[in-house]
Amino acid sequence: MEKAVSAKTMAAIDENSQEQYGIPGIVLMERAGLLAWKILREYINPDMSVVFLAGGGNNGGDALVMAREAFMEGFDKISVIACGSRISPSCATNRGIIHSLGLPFVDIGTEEPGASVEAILREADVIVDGLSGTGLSGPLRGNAATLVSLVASVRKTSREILKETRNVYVCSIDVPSGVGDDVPASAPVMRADRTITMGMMKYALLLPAFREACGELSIVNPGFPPIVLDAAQDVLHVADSEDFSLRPLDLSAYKKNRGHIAVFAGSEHYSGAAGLACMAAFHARCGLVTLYADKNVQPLIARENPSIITRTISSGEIASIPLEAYDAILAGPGWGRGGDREDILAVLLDTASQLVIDADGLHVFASLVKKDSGRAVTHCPLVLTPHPGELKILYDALPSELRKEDISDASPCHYKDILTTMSSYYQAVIIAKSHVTWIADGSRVYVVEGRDPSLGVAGSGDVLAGTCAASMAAHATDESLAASALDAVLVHRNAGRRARETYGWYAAEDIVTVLGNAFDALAEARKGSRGIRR
Ligand SMILES: NC(=O)C1=CN([C@@H]2O[C@H](COP(=O)(O)OP(=O)(O)OC[C@H]3O[C@@H](n4cnc5c(N)ncnc54)[C@H](O)[C@@H]3O)[C@@H](O)[C@H]2O)[C@@H](O)CC1
Ligand SMILES: Nc1ncnc2c1ncn2[C@@H]1O[C@H](COP(=O)(O)OP(=O)(O)O)[C@@H](O)[C@H]1O
Ligand SMILES: [K+]
Repeated sequence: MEKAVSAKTMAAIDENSQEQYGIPGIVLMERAGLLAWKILREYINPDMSVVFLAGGGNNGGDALVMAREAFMEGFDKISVIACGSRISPSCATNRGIIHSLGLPFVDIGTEEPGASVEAILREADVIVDGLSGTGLSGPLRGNAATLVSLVASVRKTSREILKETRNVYVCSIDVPSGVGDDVPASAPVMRADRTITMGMMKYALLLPAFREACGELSIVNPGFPPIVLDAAQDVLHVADSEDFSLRPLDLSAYKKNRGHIAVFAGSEHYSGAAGLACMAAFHARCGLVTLYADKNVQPLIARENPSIITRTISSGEIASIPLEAYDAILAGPGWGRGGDREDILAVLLDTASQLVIDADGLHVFASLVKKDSGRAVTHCPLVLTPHPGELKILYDALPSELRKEDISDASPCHYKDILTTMSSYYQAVIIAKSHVTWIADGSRVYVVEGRDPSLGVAGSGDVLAGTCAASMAAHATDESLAASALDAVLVHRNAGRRARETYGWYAAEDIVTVLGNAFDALAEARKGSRGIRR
């Protein structure tokens, strides 16, 4: 699994490479600039006008190396706009070279950019963003912040007012300037079409709120020894299809050993959510699904979904259900929050069965936790699947001493800490759903890039919830819950991609139709990766 690191860890990698392995900073910078230029060069031509924005730190130094490369390659419409007062030694060396080569160079120092700088930006076809990198502290301030908003206005002018007649391509070096580990999610940042990051992926680039500012992401290694990169601690694990862990089933498998899940879902106006979750479970290879629903809902769901075993349920009857017989239980999709829900969920939380709580179930869970904080640390193997709004509700239910900042505006490091804290406090795996989904299991945090708006459709979360329960039922009990959660998120993500290819835009039931193929493709590839040939 690929790893993502904090800026602090990256700085330690940098220091280690220089101190222990004797690789001078200026050598790393030269390679960083050259490799970034090589990538950018694939997208641009020498007849384009390229503006290099270079702050006073090493991020600016990287941009200056790129400007020099552009010059050497015969780009003749190059401008460098430099800013900052504290200039790092390697950046100063590169500024000196740019001067002696006679490249157009405007140094605004700490002054605000004037009309001439704005005019240069307006003429740009390509903007290389080297204002700030991993050395940023707090939200971007001063003239660097003004330059970021000027670039935003140039992009707006060229894209929206001139109707795409002139496009500006923004390429950020290492991170879009303004993006940083301790920067709140709402801070203004450079919006890039491409970000070329150095050495390793950074946490900050994967924060849902910052991810789209990065555009396409590439990683280059400016020369950090692999042994130093491999030793990085305190990482995020960036998971992809190859990290799916379920294998193809034994050919003798039968409904009774393909997992039996119980689903508590559906209410008068949301019976569809129950159907989606149950059907998703079948398409995620589950053998048997029993739905417990209210009396007025059960016949409706039974009629529309003949494969599901349906039972009616009320809080008085819950004690008589053999809950431990199920391989996993799902509670919450379209369930409603009133009536007997708290009583039922309280019983489910007290069983030894694996439990996934989604949607309305999360509101009910938060309410139970608020009433009885001990409840949060005494239950079964648990997965919680909040979307951003539900995540806030779970966060608000934490004891006040564990709540520090507003979770909706959390900085990357804080987001990671919050998820880890919540996961430890609730003793649950948390799947924080979004276009970039973070999964926390108390000690590790995994990230899955989804980034496909077609999957953000009504009922998509219900499909994930059913898939997750099926995945929990399929995993051996000694395997980690995080592996079940990860598998579910990957199947759901890949099913969304298939549905997009098949249908273009689609409804949640269409995800279900391709879920089985997505599942098989992942499981088959997993078989291949273990070197088994048939
Ligand atoms: N050996 C190295 O040093 C290498 C560094 N690399 C580059 O160097 C970068 C890190 O360089 P630095 O540590 O010098 O720092 P940066 O260049 O990322 O940023 C520091 C600069 O930003 C200013 N700054 C900090 N916080 C600010 C704020 N809130 N508002 C406005 N300005 C602010 C500082 O005064 C300084 O000029 C990486 O992102 C990467 O691009 C790469 O070249 C790889 C090798
Ligand atoms: N832009 C996007 N790219 C990829 N996945 C997305 C995007 N937007 C939402 N999703 C995914 O879609 C699902 C939506 O879940 P949720 O909001 O609970 O939907 P619902 O409540 O309608 O069932 C989540 O799994 C989320 O990760
Ligand atoms: K940058």
